[in-house]
Formats: sequence, C-alpha cells, structure tokens
Amino acid sequence: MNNEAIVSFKNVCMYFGGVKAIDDISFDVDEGQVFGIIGPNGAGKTTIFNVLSGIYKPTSGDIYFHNRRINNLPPNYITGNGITRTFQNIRLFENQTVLDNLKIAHYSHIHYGIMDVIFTSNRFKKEEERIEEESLAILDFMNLTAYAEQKAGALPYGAQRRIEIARALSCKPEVLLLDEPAAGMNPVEIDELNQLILKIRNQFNLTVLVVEHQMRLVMEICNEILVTNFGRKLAIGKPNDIKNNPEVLEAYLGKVKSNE
Ligand SMILES: Nc1ncnc2c1ncn2[C@@H]1O[C@H](COP(=O)(O)OP(=O)(O)OP(=O)(O)O)[C@@H](O)[C@H]1O
Repeated sequence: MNNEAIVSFKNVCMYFGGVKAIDDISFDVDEGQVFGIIGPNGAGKTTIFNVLSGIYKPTSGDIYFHNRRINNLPPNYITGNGITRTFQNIRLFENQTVLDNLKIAHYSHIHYGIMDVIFTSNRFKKEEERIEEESLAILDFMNLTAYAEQKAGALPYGAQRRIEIARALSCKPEVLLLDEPAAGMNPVEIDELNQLILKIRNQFNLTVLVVEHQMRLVMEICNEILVTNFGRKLAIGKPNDIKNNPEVLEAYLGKVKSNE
C-alpha cells in the first residue's frame, strides 16, 4: 500500500449472490489527483463508489482513507469525515429551492443541538447564518446564484448537475466522488465541465474520483485511470498508457472509437 495515498483499495471484493460486481480490486489514489474509473457497462465502477462511500460493506478486502480502515463505517460518518459523492441519477430535493438543497447538505457539520433549535439560541442563529453564507458562496463559485430561490426540480438538466456538485461541496469533502457527471452532455458542455472540475479541485484542495464513459472528460483531466472489466482490474495508468493498452482498446476504447 502507498502510505501517501488518500484512498486505497486493497483486494476489495463485492459480491451479490453469484454476481462479482467487483473482484479483487486494488488501487491507490494520491492526494490532489483527478482519478478516473472507466469500463464497459456493468464493469463495477459504481460499486467501487458504493463501497467507498459506505453504502455497501465489501464482501472482503479493505478500504483505507488517510491510512484508516473505513470498511465498516456508516455512510453518514464517511460523508461527515471527508468523502462525498454525487449520483449517476441526479438526487436533488426537487421541491426545495436550490439554496435549501445546499443548506440541508451542511447539516453533516452543524454545531448546535435540539435545545438550541427549540429556544432559537444565539448559537443556533449564528450557525444558521454561517450555513447560509457558505451556501451562497458555493452557489456563487458554481455560477448558480441566479437559481438560488428557484425549485431545484424545475431547472435545466445541466444546472441540476452543477447543483449536485455544489451540494456535495457543502459537505466540505476532502475527496469528491463524481458518478458520470458528463452523462447527457455535448462536447462543449463537457469541455466546460472539465474546466469546472479542475477549478473545484484547485479551489477546495480536493482529490477527485470520477466514474465516466465520456473519454473527452477522462482523457483530458485525469492524472491516472483505472480500467475495470467484469468487476476486475484490467489496467491502471496515465491517460496515454491507457489509450494505447491493447487489452483496454479491445474491452472498451475500441467500442467507443468505432462509435465516434
Ligand atoms: N445491489 C446490487 N444487487 C445485485 N447486483 C448488483 C447490485 N449493484 C450492482 N450489481 C451488479 O454488479 C455489476 C456491476 O454493477 P455496477 O453498477 O457497479 O457497474 P457499472 O460499471 O457502474 O455499470 P454502468 O456503467 O452501466 O453504470 C452489474 O452486473 C450489476 O448488475
């Protein structure tokens, strides 16, 4: 295991009955990297995020965050301690305003108790003001201020995707997991998203793991890429190595190239 790594998988398996969703997966992610995970449909990419964010407990193997084993920690604890994700299918509170969607996410970090709420204590008021200020600052950073008071569910798809990322940032992550953030985007939108992801990484000092089918995103912004196939690690390396790896070309990139 690489002791400098912020996230490490060590021989991780996740089986659902006879289905080996991930099978003996090991990799290290260094701090500050944009780390891509690619592979054909059903290759186990989202399952890697599900075990890392605590939604599933791996069948075997170990997962480390800052060299601490986190396999058995509940998802809310993992989120509160630095690993936050977005979902392949957008999961916003559609009937709440954009600002409220962000404020809700802040509650993994509140410093007041039930009595403060009942008696509207100074601590409660100050904390609520802080949460609102921080939420507005993130909306500003993400170019979403104009939508702050609008219902999230009524907004265009591209804006909803950015709100999902903004909401994840409200949890103050060290590691941000993006599950297919470019799904449904055209090349111009993907180029904009690439710039946004790099800007977020730099501004918030994040490490980013991204599951993505869009090679325009993966090859442009990832420092390192893990390729999975049928739940197993097929290759790991820099974008150029992955592009030229014959096994990867056959399993995955070949198909993408022939579609372009
Ligand atoms: N909760 C579950 N119960 C049963 N099988 C599951 C479960 N979650 C995932 N799987 C199976 O595990 C395999 C890997 O699924 P996963 O969603 O991780 O793949 P993926 O690479 O993210 O696919 P895609 O690119 O289509 O999103 C698939 O065969 C899937 O059907």
